[in-house]
Amino acid sequence: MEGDNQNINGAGPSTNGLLQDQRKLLPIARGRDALVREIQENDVTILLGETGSGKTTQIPQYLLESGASGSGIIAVTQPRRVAATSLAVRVAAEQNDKLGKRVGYSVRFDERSSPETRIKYLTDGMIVRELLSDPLLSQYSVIIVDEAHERTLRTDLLISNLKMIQGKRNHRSTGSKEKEKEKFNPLKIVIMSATLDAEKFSMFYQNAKIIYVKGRQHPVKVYHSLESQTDYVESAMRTFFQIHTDQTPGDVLIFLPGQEDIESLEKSIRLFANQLPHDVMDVLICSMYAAQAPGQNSKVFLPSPARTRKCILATNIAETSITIPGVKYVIDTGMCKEKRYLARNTGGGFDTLLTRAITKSSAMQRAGRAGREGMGLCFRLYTEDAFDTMDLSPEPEILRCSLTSSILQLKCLNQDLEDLDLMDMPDTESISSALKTLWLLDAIDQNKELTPLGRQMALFPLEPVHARAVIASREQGCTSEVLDIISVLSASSKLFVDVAEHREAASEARRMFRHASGDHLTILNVIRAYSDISTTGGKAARREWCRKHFLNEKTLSEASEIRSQLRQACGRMRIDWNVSCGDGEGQLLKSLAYGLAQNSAFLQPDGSYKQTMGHSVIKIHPGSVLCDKKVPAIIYDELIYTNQIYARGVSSVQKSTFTAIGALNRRSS
Ligand SMILES: Nc1ncnc2c1ncn2[C@@H]1O[C@H](COP(=O)(O)OP(=O)(O)OP(=O)(O)O)[C@@H](O)[C@H]1O
Repeated sequence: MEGDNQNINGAGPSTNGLLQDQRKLLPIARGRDALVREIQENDVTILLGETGSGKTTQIPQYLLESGASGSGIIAVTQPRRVAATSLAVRVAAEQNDKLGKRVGYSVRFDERSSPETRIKYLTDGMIVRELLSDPLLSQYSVIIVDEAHERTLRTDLLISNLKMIQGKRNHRSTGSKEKEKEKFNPLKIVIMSATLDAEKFSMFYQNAKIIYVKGRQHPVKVYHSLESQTDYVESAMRTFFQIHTDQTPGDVLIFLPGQEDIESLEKSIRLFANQLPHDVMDVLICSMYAAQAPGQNSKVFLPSPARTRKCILATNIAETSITIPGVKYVIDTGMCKEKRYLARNTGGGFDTLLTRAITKSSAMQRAGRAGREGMGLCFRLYTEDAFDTMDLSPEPEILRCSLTSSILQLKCLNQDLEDLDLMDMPDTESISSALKTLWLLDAIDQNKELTPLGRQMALFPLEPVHARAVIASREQGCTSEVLDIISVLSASSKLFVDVAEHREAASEARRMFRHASGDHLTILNVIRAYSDISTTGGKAARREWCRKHFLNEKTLSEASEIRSQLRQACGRMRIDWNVSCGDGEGQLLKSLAYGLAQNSAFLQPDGSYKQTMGHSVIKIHPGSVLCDKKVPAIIYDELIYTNQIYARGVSSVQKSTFTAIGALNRRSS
């Protein structure tokens, strides 16, 4: 659970007195009554405020405390799960209540709420999913879309749907009494953003009122590099030690693009910290990135021990909405990783992660993390000129990410992406690529109409390709095994710990799990062995076993929670999750192939693999069990692009499987 290590049960009476005092000091508190009035008087309010002014934590409480939210729930959406869970923890404490009572959260595979919940922090993905069961989002009286400037795909879909929903709910018709009652359950929309691109949101909502919340509680002094830095990891290390030796106590938050840079910086800081004189404070390094298990990420919220400076190495998941207690210094490398979907010439297309310069709004958010509890300092490892030439906000995700899952969800709502009133419309190529994938999965028919199978797929909290495999497993009699594998693939971190200097040792230690057919059955072997250890040994034995085999225990425990949720979903769809094929690998691979048919390739005479449904030539990733093997046909979980295109998560399948499941016919239709 994301909030495990935080105070999840609310604050005691004296702490709460302190929290109430802090609330009153926030810049937004001065305008409390006026803000509540504006939100009550307008259907849509666009709220701009500096980071740390108190928007995200206070507005929902003001609306609740003043009675302005009526009897409905206030939803506050966040692009990232770590923000949703940590905000709920904080606001529950401010309300002096247990988490999950009046204040709760809902993120994929994890929820803390009850019938008493009146303020709910949830990811934008979760609320879009709620549309499937409640298309008018009728339980909410206020929906606050936070960090709207990030323009995630789900936020854009939500913003578009909210416009429609409000049209239906707030329009006072003169029809029948019943209709009147159904319709008059008005919805208030609040769009919150920290940056100055409010006009676009306002125009989208028919010139909605824009309100500016002035001021931040604590100043942040920003320093820029005088020259541009070529090696930002090295430069971050030097800046950290300058702070550590010259500046007063206070934790340091360093923003880096991704996991590899985090690991490399961690290593160098550790090395130098060990050589510091004894009279210098100790350094405690923590990291925070999406692929790391949620429990591990929440460790950054723990206070530092005495005489220790915490050094938090984070990607942009720590950039918005969160407050990490103790942080006084921010080092901003100015770089981030951005997901981009390459639809051209690649069959199904694939996501790539590109390292690029951040935008102005990111830079401002990053600096904002330093002034949460007192005055802060932000060291930008780029010049002021570089800042001035940055884009204002990121390119909307809808213009650069895969649309498959969203289009499927929209189809279930009888909506076509092309017909939606969107702030930005994706190009036709991305839409066609997503439709093609859905058609290959049999989720839509030739007329682009949703099939019963597609509707069933959308009910799983999974990527469509995985949902398809689960559904196929029913006929193949191997649902138990498919759920085991898919739950590991859906976990937020990788199962196999991959540390460059231990690569050979790790491969040796994991040799016993290797399955000749490839990576999916290898995962299954790990799960089976882990479950044996779990029944015979305790927590310590499990931990030691995972360490010895270079396996990420958090992934295995997260996967077991995901599996329980998937079993419940199967139960609702009358799929018996307990049916097992034992060692019948043929059925299992066939089920996976139903989902991954589009991710498949055939061996070529020159030893390379060519996509069956695209034109790219691909290689098997060096981390795969099949890396040195030549097999006639493969399916894979994903393609990654470095200097060439690699398939990762690979299994060998019979060529005839594709004919048996009808995939090749579809390809040529
Ligand atoms: N978990 C927490 N621990 C300590 N203080 C917190 C916590 N969460 C919020 N605060 C305090 O409340 C202030 C306001 O936070 P809030 O998230 O409401 O700001 P905001 O205006 O939404 O800015 P941002 O968009 O940067 O999150 C913070 O600056 C901090 O002082």
